[in-house]
Amino acid sequence: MSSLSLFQRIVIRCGLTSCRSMEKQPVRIMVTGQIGYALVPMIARGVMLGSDQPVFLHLLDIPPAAEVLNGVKMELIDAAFPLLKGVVATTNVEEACVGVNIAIMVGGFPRKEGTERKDVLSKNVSIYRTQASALEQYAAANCKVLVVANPANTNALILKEFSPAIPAKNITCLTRLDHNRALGWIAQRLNIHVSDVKNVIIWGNHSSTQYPDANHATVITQAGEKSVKELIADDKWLHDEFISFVQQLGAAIIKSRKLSSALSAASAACDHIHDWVLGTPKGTWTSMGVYSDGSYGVPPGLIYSFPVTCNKGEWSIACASMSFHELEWMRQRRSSLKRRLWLILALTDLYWC
Ligand SMILES: NC(=O)C1=CN([C@@H]2O[C@H](COP(=O)(O)OP(=O)(O)OC[C@H]3O[C@@H](n4cnc5c(N)ncnc54)[C@H](O)[C@@H]3O)[C@@H](O)[C@H]2O)C=CC1
Ligand SMILES: O=C([O-])CC(=O)C(=O)O
Repeated sequence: MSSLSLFQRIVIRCGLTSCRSMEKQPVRIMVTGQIGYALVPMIARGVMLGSDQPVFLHLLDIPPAAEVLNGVKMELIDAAFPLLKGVVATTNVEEACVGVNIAIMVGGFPRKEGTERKDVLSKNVSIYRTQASALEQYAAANCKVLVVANPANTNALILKEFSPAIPAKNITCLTRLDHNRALGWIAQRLNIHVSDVKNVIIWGNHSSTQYPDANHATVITQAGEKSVKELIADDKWLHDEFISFVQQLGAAIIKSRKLSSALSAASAACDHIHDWVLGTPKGTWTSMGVYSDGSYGVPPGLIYSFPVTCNKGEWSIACASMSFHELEWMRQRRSSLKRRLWLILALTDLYWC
């Protein structure tokens, strides 16, 4: 503090951190694809990293989309976002990855109405292998990666397998959208505000096999914290309709919009990175697709959605006691997951031989 000028000391004391010389260094964020062009304005407005964190955007798309990408860059300049310190818009994957601190991997093919997310596996897996090695070589050390493109867990697993120099802890996939959906629809059912509901869990894959779990969820009421189970008082709804409804929301949105959910996915991607970097609130967990260390009997190495808490930029799997329904679902899924892991790795090897 003693080397600072009197003016700088006054600025710190008064919390006036907007002074140019006191600004934080920009965080470099790569976004591949454009997710209906909903994500980049949220990042540039500070939704992801906070209103005092400058950002530098690296946008990557494929050559046929170069002109559109350039249009997005022009719009970002036109929007005059105070936090946005620069934009690189490129179709060159190496150039896009240089020095990035956070990579949000949305680029890829979406599924069509009436299909499952795994149906885009063959198209998207090859993209993730190429991008893995560019990230490994050119991104900043300790770059945090969020995979959004489907099938998100598998793409993240491929990225992890093909970028061994990136710590496995830094590669995650998005299940926050499912988590937010579960919070949102519980709030609708109870006719309360979504911010009063917490601690749902999404177990497993971002697919129709996921297990949205409200068994540990609670609501803040005027009479203190109450369990969602107790307030809804309808086990059939919780163990049946709620689960299949959340599992099928992605498909329902594609059916209505004829496009995949862009607004809610972009918002969930911001929430995922926000909580990972800045921490989850005390007493609250979120859901993230992270590599399994064997917790809850999930085969180690899989990218799997667990309840996690985050502190100082690190996630840890939270300890939630398992209900009968969860245990039964886990038992059934465990053997099929092991088979899938081996199948995916074998197919990837065959594909690249
Ligand atoms: N995990 C989640 O919660 C969600 C995942 N998704 C997934 O996100 C992906 C993107 O969805 P949309 O934006 O709706 O699709 P879209 O087809 O509208 O856009 C995809 C974009 O990715 C670009 N792209 C394709 N290959 C690329 C590559 N190799 N490098 C960089 N960019 C590339 C395309 O040119 C296009 O701009 C899909 O796989 C979709 O299923 C979408 C919503 C939620
Ligand atoms: O359903 C899809 O294909 C898009 C997506 O992942 C979602 O909205 O959850």
